Amino acid sequence: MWLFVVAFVLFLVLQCFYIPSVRTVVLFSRLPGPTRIPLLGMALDLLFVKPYDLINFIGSHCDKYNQFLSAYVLGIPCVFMQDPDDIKVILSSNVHIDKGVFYDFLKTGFERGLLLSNGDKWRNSRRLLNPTFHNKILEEYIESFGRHGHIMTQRLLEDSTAGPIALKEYLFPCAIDIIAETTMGISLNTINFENRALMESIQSVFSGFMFRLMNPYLKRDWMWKLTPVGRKTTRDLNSALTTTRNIFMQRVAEYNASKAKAEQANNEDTSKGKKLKPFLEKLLDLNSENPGEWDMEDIMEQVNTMVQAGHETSSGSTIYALWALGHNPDIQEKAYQELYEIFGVSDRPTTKEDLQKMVYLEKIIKETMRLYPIIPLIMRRLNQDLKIEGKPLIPAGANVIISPLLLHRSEKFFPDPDKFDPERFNKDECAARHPFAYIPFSAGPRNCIGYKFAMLEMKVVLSTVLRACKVSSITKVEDVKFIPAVVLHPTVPIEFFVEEQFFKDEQFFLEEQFFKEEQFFKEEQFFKEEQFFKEEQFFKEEQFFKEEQFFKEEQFFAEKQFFMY
Ligand code: HEM
Repeated sequence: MWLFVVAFVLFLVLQCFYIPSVRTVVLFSRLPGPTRIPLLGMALDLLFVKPYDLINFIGSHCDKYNQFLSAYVLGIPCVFMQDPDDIKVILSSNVHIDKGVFYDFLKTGFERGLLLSNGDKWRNSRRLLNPTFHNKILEEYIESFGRHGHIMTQRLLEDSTAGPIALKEYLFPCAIDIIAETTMGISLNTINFENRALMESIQSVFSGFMFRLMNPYLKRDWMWKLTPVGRKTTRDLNSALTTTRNIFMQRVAEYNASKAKAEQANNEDTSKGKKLKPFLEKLLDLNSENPGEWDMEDIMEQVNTMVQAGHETSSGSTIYALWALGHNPDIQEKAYQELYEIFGVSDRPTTKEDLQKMVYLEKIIKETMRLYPIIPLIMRRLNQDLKIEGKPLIPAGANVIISPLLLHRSEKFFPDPDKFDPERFNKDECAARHPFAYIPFSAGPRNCIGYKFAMLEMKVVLSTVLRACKVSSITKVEDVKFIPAVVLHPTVPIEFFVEEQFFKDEQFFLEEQFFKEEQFFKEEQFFKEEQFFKEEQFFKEEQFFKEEQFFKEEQFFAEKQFFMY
């Protein structure tokens, strides 16, 4: 019986733990870090750390060990580094490009996509996909960002009279609608409560992934599926994947049909005149230009990856930006003035030229991503030893973990780090800062491929909201903690009051009108006075002339009279 219990416990331990190689263990023991029970490492401490205290926990250890420490987490050899010089070495490397072991949890349905693939598979995909995020191509999407931003803002204004607003309920569907249209060319219209089942499945899968990342002992799929969260996440994931597969197959069939038609019509491009060519069609084009690189499953997983990577990130960052603006009315006012100078009271769509003029808004977005980097942890699994000058060798098999959240709140690079101050992103300040001290989109060859897409989307959506609404934050900064899961997740919903910006415009417009009328009245008055004066003068001169004439005539008559006598 005892033997059975021991064997069962051993089995469970082996299922929950990661077993590094002997070489890794030996070399790892030379790195600085707290001494703990071998392999279990920090796992016992972590048992008592709440998810929202995790970043502070890591931060306090990094401070103790001069921003470089090693620790086991359930047998996973982890190296935490927070010095930008060290970060530069790993992020700029073309060799250490594999994602950390924790990402293995997210693989079902996304394994072949750009975010989670590794090695040559990733290298080939990245090479093929880079041109699909070229500036010229992204400009095609501006109209879509603006249209969805506008629909969302209208809904926001309609609902704002009912009381506090949880912006996530608006910005999340807006981002889903945008990413569905730009990647697959479909209109989900979740903002108006259509296709909500798909949106809810995607949301639930995301929450499930976050839960699993916070509980890494659930590394085996069979264990994960035994938990209620695991079962629900698997169900929702299957449902989301089935729906997206159906959409995908339909779009591919349409693409093939239109291509065949074009070939029949003597190679005339039927996509000409079409405003937006979705990402999926670009991938199908790439696939026919580079036969053998991908199969249909690859393409589908690339599309799924873009959908997954491209909505929670940009919508979450936009919410944090509005939250910060809602606490800093003077900054919000300055942003509004910039937009007013570009658009006046017009609600016309945003153009590429308008976006170039939104200099202050861009600084606001950058400062938001400094304080609230939506990807709070970046991880790499070393497939070769890594040598950083002045540090012991980090062995292959170790996982390097970097926290942009801790880095961006370092007093050393950002004085008074808790203050929201967009001016930190003035040209001179940026040039003086260490280039690896600010990495919201990561950096180097494995940075975010969608960063320009995200910046454009956030600028368009944020400016559309700010042109029409004034926001004030209800949720206090000190009441919110953050869970560093897949994305930086607030512990409570962030709520706002939203007012129509219209009143201000109207007021401004009325004042301007009044001023113009007053000016006109003054000018008219002046003109009248001048006219009157001129007329009077003329009249006087005429009178004088007449009198003089009369006098002359009388003189003449008198003289004539005199000669007659
Ligand atoms: C505010 C918005 C966004 C932020 C802050 C952000 C941040 C990041 C970061 C930090 C990474 C690197 C993750 C790592 O190395 O572990 C990443 C990767 C990636 N992001 Fe983004 N992202 C954003 C929006 C987007 C959008 C809109 C898309 C797609 C349309 C996208 C697609 C991707 C992809 C595919 C990768 C993997 C790239 C690779 O491994 O080669 N992201 N993102």
